Amino acid sequence: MTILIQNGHVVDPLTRMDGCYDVLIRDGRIEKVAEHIDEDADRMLDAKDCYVLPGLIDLHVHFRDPGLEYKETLSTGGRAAVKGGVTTVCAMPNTNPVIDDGEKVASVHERAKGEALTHVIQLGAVTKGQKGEELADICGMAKAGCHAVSEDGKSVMNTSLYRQGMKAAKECGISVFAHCEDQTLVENGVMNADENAKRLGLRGITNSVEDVITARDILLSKETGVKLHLCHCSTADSVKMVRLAKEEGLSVTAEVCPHHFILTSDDIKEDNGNYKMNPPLRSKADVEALRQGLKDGVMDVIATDHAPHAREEKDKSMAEAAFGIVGLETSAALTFTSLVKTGVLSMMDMAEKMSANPAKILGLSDRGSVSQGKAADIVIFDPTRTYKIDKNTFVSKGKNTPFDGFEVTGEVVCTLVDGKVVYDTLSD
Ligand SMILES: NC(=O)N[C@@H](CC(=O)O)C(=O)O
Ligand SMILES: [Zn+2]
Ligand SMILES: [Zn+2]
Repeated sequence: MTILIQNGHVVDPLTRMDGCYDVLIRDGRIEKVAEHIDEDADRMLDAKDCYVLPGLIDLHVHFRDPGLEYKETLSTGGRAAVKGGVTTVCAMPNTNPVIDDGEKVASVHERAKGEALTHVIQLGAVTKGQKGEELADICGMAKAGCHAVSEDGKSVMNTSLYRQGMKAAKECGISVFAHCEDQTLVENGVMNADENAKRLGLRGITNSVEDVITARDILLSKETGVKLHLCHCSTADSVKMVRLAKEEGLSVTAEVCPHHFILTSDDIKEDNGNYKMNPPLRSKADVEALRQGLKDGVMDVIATDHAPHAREEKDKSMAEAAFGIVGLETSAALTFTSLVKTGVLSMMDMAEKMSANPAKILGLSDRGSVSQGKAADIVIFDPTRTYKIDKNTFVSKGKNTPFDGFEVTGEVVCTLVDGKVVYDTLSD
């Protein structure tokens, strides 16, 4: 089976190709990228006026499968992913049951092959049942193909136990993905602690809730040598700390989610559950620091923290609603609109932060690049179309987004996973 993608603007972080090229795919792999390829392929895709990028790799999603399938499944999450140009996801382990041993990791991987259109890498929890009491089977999960452990949804508050978990992860050659939130400082907060929270009569979450644990985790990574990836960074001080850690040469990487680099707490005009997520939307100064951190290269990755919930769980006051918003179907357009069109990032930077850097963090040497010999995970992105995000068009079960009605430019028009076209509006 051969596919020829013609006339697209290829942007490849590995070879630094940035111009009009054809891409020939044979049997799931990229055979050739060149200015003009004369080949009578089984299928031709005309990518004129579109970018051809390495398939996006989202280090942070919640597929809710097993156990919470009313929110999302491997199948619906997979469809949402490829509609957003995402060809690999890391699925967080806060399912029911919590993914905390090798067998459970293997079972999701096995099912995902048949049920999900995107590649799924299941992450394992740091502690059994995410209870924070005893370590999960970290090495067993590493053997089953889990590239990182994460207690996402919370932090392991017992610092000694967390240090043991980091040592185990380091020994088994995997990373730790950290959700930084000091449980003892949250005090039932539901949005950023500021004037707007007071106006709405809602309890606040201060920046230190995140920053205290970010500092702790960086120090523990320094001591144990484990590769640490900081999830959903939302504060100016987290950017400062990541910068310092990198200056010291520590193995620390960090991600930012579109909602955190676009919206501020002041965008919450009324008490609406779709603005509730963890960490919360922060101040203008925080948003500026995150954008600057992305521009400077201090912040490595853009990930969604796609967190689908059922309507009943979000259709209520922020005091009561579940934490989390969906993101897979909007992240490419939001990033392009807010960072690339405005000149904060180049298209090359976007491809790095949404594909090449995540591939590097996961150690996936055959993904994150549109170049010869790599897996044909590719996204074709049309940067010309302007439209309003409409949550009713989402294929995810979750419609919980604060971006409904938000005007964006840029749309994923075709996605290939291992050389198979899994999403396509180009040919319509
Ligand atoms: N981000 C969220 O607000 N919620 C996530 C958990 C998490 O990422 O911490 C969820 O699982 O719903
Ligand atoms: Zn989290
Ligand atoms: Zn999460």
